Amino acid sequence: MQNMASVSIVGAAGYTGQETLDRVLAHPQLELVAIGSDSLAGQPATALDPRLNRNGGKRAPIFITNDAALACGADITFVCLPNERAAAIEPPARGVVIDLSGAHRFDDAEVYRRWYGFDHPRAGELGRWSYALPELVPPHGTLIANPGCYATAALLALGPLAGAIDPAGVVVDGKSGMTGAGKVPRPSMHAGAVLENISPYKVGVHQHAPEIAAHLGFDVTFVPHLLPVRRGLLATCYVRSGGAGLRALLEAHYADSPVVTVLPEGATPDLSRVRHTDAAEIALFDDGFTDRTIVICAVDNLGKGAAGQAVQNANLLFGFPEAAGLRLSGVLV
Ligand SMILES: NC(=O)C1=CN([C@@H]2O[C@H](COP(=O)(O)OP(=O)(O)OC[C@H]3O[C@@H](n4cnc5c(N)ncnc54)[C@H](OP(=O)(O)O)[C@@H]3O)[C@@H](O)[C@H]2O)C=CC1
Ligand SMILES: CC(=O)N[C@@H](CCC(=O)OP(=O)(O)O)C(=O)O
Repeated sequence: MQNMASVSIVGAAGYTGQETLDRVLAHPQLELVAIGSDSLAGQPATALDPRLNRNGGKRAPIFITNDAALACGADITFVCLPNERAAAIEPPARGVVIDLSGAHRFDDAEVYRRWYGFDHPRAGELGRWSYALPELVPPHGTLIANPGCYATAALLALGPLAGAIDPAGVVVDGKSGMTGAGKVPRPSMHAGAVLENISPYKVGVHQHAPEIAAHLGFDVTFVPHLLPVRRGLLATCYVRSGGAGLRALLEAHYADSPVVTVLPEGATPDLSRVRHTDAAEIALFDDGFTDRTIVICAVDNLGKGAAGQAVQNANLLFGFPEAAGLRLSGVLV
């Protein structure tokens, strides 16, 4: 097993790309060799953010095109591109590729037509990729599909309970900060549309509903909402117990996890404790009026929901400490 791995980040100038870059720079066993951005190619890393190469230290190389970053022969290539652009990539012949987009999460190309709104350009190769959510589906192979942000929170909350709850009528209510929508401005992301507002969107047609269903083994009703905050995501899940002690199942499943915490009885997950981190908090409550149980998971959409999970997957694949490079400590206000 090697002690160091070289890293290329494709789409490094987007939100998930920049967050991946930050974790790679903090990782003692990862060496950054390439950062890709079509719009910044040829420019220094400081063109993205003056904090890079701060105080004269050369922490990041100059930008190259996304195609050049893909082809540079790194041990690990993180792909942080929009779905349709990521779907078209030819994976490099060597090393491990971790795709943070949704472009390789399903074997069935029909899912892309129905839920993502495009015909997958490399449909015949989808079977080469494997979905990896470390606490539930550990990574294996060299082509890794990193989970979606809402799907991460819903699956962390419900995955360990899947065999112990009534599969009928499960409801997942999701809420995400605006960075979940990426950096490219759109009218629906304008401050005038988002601030002092909470909007449900893609109701009944969100692409994470089939992703959640694929890994639970049954369908769920999923409704996402946009919050007027920059980052952080909550999944509030409504289920009926099949009789088993659900809290004990969750506590046992996550007992050894460096990333996921099951909160003590009565404590509620809170965006402010997971924002800017790679941690997940889960809590479980019995509904005082009905026979339902409510399971809530909080993550940062850019942390455990994207870049933190991608680095965690890389760590597991290379035999590095699972939490190396991740943001898990601190009690910041
Ligand atoms: N934001 C989030 O919380 C999460 C996002 N994801 C997924 O991760 C992927 C990346 O998301 P995110 O980082 O938020 O996206 P951003 O829009 O912030 O960044 C995308 C990057 O890809 C580059 N790019 C290359 N080709 C295109 C193109 N045709 N159109 C637009 N951009 C292009 C961009 O420009 P350039 O090359 O010029 O720099 C940009 O740097 C997406 O597939 C998203 O669904 C997954 C989980 C959470
Ligand atoms: C707030 C917001 O818009 N969030 C994005 C989630 C992005 C993501 O994780 O999804 P994919 O990787 O599957 O595209 C959305 O709802 O589409």
